Order: sequence, then structure tokens, then C-alpha cells
Amino acid sequence: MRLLIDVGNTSLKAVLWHNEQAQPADINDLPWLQITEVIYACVGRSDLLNDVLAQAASNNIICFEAKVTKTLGNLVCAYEHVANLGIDRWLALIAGFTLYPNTACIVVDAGTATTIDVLNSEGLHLGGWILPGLDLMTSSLTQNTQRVFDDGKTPFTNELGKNTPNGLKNGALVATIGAIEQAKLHLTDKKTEQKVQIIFAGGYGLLLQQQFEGSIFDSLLVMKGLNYWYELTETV
Ligand SMILES: Nc1ncnc2c1ncn2[C@@H]1O[C@H](COP(=O)(O)OP(=O)(O)OP(=O)(O)O)[C@@H](O)[C@H]1O
Ligand SMILES: CC(C)(CO)[C@@H](O)C(=O)NCCC(=O)O
Ligand SMILES: [K+]
Repeated sequence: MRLLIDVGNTSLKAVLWHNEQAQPADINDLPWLQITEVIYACVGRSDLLNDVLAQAASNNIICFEAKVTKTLGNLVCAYEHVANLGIDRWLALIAGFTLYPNTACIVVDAGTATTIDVLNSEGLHLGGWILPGLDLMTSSLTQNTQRVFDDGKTPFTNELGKNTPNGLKNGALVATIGAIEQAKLHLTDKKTEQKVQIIFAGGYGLLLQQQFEGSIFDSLLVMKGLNYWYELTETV
């Protein structure tokens, strides 16, 4: 089985990949005798990751770090300086491209930050945006104003706000929805009326997915991307 690790800015996530399926991994008690390789990606440094990599080394298990490249098969990165693109964004794009071949996609990873990436049906990444995640949007307002407050129980809904927590939470949600609507404009081809698949991942992915008919939520999108990255990359 394969150990897949995604290190973000706030958390480390790990799964064991076996028989085309993900199983939860206990990072403090890994089944090293069964692990054949470790594939990892990190947007930030992590002591926990270093510890796991050291354990892998002492068990003679080979580790691969996923990196952004200008191309991967027919997938082409929009950035000139590809190393500046977050690897989590690239992996989510790899997963979208592989799961929905020949289909234009908008890939949204909604966690600490919300990233929105636009991919045309030929595999050209047209670019994307980085927004504060929903929690960052609301906390930056409550922390930098006197009177904007949250009550900890008001949900995010796509409605006008009629009190402060409502205005705050819904403002963050509709700002994010509006950005996704803008992304669609970059894929609209008047001649072909092609289908655009919107794919959500991340802690707030399900909430956002519910706002877009025909869209999908895949909590394992980045992990699937890691696995596809490994399978599509010559690692020898
Ligand atoms: N059901 C949920 N499970 C986990 N997180 C949730 C959930 N609902 C909302 N969230 C929010 O989603 C965010 C975490 O999302 P996610 O795990 O995608 O983080 P992340 O930004 O990818 O973190 P990292 O940068 O460390 O990878 C937090 O802001 C959290 O409050
Ligand atoms: C935007 C985040 C923090 C989202 O996790 C990550 O993808 C990242 O650090 N990106 C680097 C900047 C960029 O993607 O242009
Ligand atoms: K992430």
C-alpha cells in the first residue's frame, strides 16, 4: 500500500492507498511493513512530515515529493514561474483533469484559503485566484473593526443579511460564490456551449458545492491528485 501525505498551512493529512481505495492513516502508528512507497506534497514546512520521512528512511521505504511542472501529459500549467503555484492547486488540477478528461473544469479548494482554478477541455490551466477562506474573511473583519461581530452559530447562507453576523457570514459566502461565477466566464464558448464541471474540495467544499447545480464535492481530490501525479510522473 501507498502512504499519501498532504501538508497544508494548518494541517497534515495522510491516507493509505490500497486496491484503488483510500483508508484513514494513523500518522502516529503507521503500518510500515505494508507501505511500499510514500508520496507527499507540502505547501509549508512540517516537523511532523520530517518525522514521518525519517521513519520511512529507517524502514528503507522510498519517498517522492510531488512538484509542479510546466506540463504533465496534456495538462499545462498557466504560471510562468511554475514553482510559485501551490502544489495543492496543481494536484487538484491533476485530479480534475484525470477524473473528467476532455471536460472544462473549475476546481475549487475551500479551506484556510479558497483557491479557484480554471482548466479548459484541452487541459490548459488558464489560471486562477487565491481568496481568503470563509473563516479568514470573517475573522479579518471581526478583528479589524469595532462593531462587526460573529456569534458562532450563524450559518453561511446565500441570502441578504439582516443582522451583523448574518451580513458578515453571508458576505463571505457570496463573495466566494461570485468569484466562482466569474471563473465560469473564462470558459464560456459561445459556439459550443460546452459543459463546465465544477469540482469542490476542502473543509468548506461541501457547503459551496450545494450552491452549484451539477457540481461535485470530492473530499479526496488532492489525495487522488497525489496518486495520479505519481502514476503519471517518471520517478526513476
Ligand atoms: N466539516 C468540516 N470539516 C473540516 N473543516 C471544515 C468543515 N467545515 C468547515 N471547515 C473549515 O474548513 C477549513 C479547513 O479546511 P481544509 O481541511 O481544507 O484546510 P486547508 O486549508 O486545506 O488546510 P491546510 O492549508 O492545512 O491544508 C477550516 O477553516 C474549517 O473551519
Ligand atoms: C494558496 C495556498 C495557501 C492554498 O493552500 C497554496 O496553494 C499556496 O501556498 N500557493 C502558493 C501561491 C500560489 O499558488 O500562487
Ligand atoms: K489545502
